Amino acid sequence: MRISVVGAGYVGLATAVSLAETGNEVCVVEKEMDKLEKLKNGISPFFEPGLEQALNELIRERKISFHQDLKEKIHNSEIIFIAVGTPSLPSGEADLSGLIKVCTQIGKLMRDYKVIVIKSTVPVGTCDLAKRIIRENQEDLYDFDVVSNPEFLREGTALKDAREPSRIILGCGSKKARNIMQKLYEFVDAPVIITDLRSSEMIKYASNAFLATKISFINEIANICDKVGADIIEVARGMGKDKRIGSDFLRAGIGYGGSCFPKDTKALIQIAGHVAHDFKLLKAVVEVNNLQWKKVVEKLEFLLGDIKKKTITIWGLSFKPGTDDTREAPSILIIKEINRLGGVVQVYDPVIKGPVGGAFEGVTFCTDPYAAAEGSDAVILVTEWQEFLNIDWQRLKKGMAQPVLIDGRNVYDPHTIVANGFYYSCIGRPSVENRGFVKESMVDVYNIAEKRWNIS
Ligand SMILES: NC(=O)c1ccc[n+]([C@@H]2O[C@H](COP(=O)([O-])OP(=O)(O)OC[C@H]3O[C@@H](n4cnc5c(N)ncnc54)[C@H](O)[C@@H]3O)[C@@H](O)[C@H]2O)c1
Ligand SMILES: O=c1ccn([C@@H]2O[C@H](COP(=O)(O)OP(=O)(O)O[C@H]3O[C@H](CO)[C@@H](O)[C@H](O)[C@H]3O)[C@@H](O)[C@H]2O)c(=O)[nH]1
Repeated sequence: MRISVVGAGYVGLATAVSLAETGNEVCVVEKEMDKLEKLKNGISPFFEPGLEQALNELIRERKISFHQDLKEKIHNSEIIFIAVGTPSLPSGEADLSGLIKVCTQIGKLMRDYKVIVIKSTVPVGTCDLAKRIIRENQEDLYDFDVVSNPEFLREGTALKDAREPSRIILGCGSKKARNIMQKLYEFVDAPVIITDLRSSEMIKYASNAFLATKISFINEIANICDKVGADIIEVARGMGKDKRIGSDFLRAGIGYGGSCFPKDTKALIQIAGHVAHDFKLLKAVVEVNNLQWKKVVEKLEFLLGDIKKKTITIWGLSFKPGTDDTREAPSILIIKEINRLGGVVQVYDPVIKGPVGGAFEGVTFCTDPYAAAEGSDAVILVTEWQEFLNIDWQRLKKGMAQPVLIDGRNVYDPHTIVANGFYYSCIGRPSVENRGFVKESMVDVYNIAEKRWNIS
């Protein structure tokens, strides 16, 4: 089939590659000139493992092409995927202005039947809005269908997820569109769920909100573990063995970031608000996440006292390993807070080598994890890149002013770190931390029992 994909972000490019690899003729439309130029030369505009190689092969085989304006290719396309961004407005609502522009243009240019597939994450009812906009902008009444086909890929594994999705959700209003979409996704070895437009749109938000809830839940359990002396790693291990709970997304740490969970949880709260439903549970999930990054700064202050003029090392800046995306990354908030408290920050990230937008101004970027820790009073692991998992602890310790390590992702074996002479603290594992004060800060069960049950 001949396909246009509008928007060359993670979703647009992963969709385009997976469809071009399965025998379709795909053209990608991207409005930003610098991104477009890179793509035409086989260069990925962002760090995504495997993407560049896949793009180059497809360009060589002439299975994919890149264009700045949809009008160059629309008449040659049977299906148009819309994969433009839907970022948060200050209110928390999704900004649909990009999507509306594309729908207006499609309406104006359309001269025959098209299937318009909305891949972007959009509030419930947006596909109906898209239909109206397209219809209102048509010169003559051409037949078309709008399909909701939300995307569930993760950054860092975008291509694998697009090639081997867990499921395909198709919100389809017509049989004709359903047949076309089912044929298009014949290559997929996963359940294809056909539903109505609004349920499809809700499936995307509900899925992300549920995963974010799991993370905030386990983080709250970790915060309690910190005070009662239980170990969150053991707790999550024990919980995850129950198939009804599952072990995924039970990694406690400094909270979720990225371009999706923070944005989509806020948008779903707004969607509920528009129909007079106060989504209390999701509001709590967001509130817990907004506080979680602070845990590492609290631990830092506890171990170092006043951090004014102290040098603090941050390992990892991206919101998770395997990506250079820093949208809503906890590193931004942690660094800002350390700076506010008078600390000096040195950073190392395997792929981010300088300020991004307005973030990370004034911090010192270093060439490797050891250089970043040179003369430092503490290291905070923020993003669990593979490179940080194979550290020579003695080499690290030699370079530091004080051997203090705060593990914001619970990735290290505490016994190894402590045996190497470090003061070590992580999230929700007080029994394995080496910081002396733990026993006093932990709840004294005997004291509580004494008062409650009148033990003499
Ligand atoms: N990033 C993810 O992991 C992910 C996963 C699933 C769903 N989503 C959703 O998919 C959508 C896209 O996300 P993303 O991260 O790929 O976005 P992105 O912001 O990285 O990329 C969007 C691209 O669309 C381009 N664009 C905007 N308007 C355009 C127009 N009129 N013509 C041509 N190009 C245009 C932008 O220049 C940009 O390059 C969002 O709704 C997001 O919530 C994202
Ligand atoms: O147990 C866990 C799992 C994840 N995270 C954090 O959660 C965030 C999101 O991680 P992940 O889901 O791997 O990354 P994304 O690429 O943002 O993908 C999410 O958001 C996408 C956009 O909607 C969806 O398509 C995906 O299905 C969904 O997983 C990151 O900050 C992680 O560090 C945790 O703190 N603990």
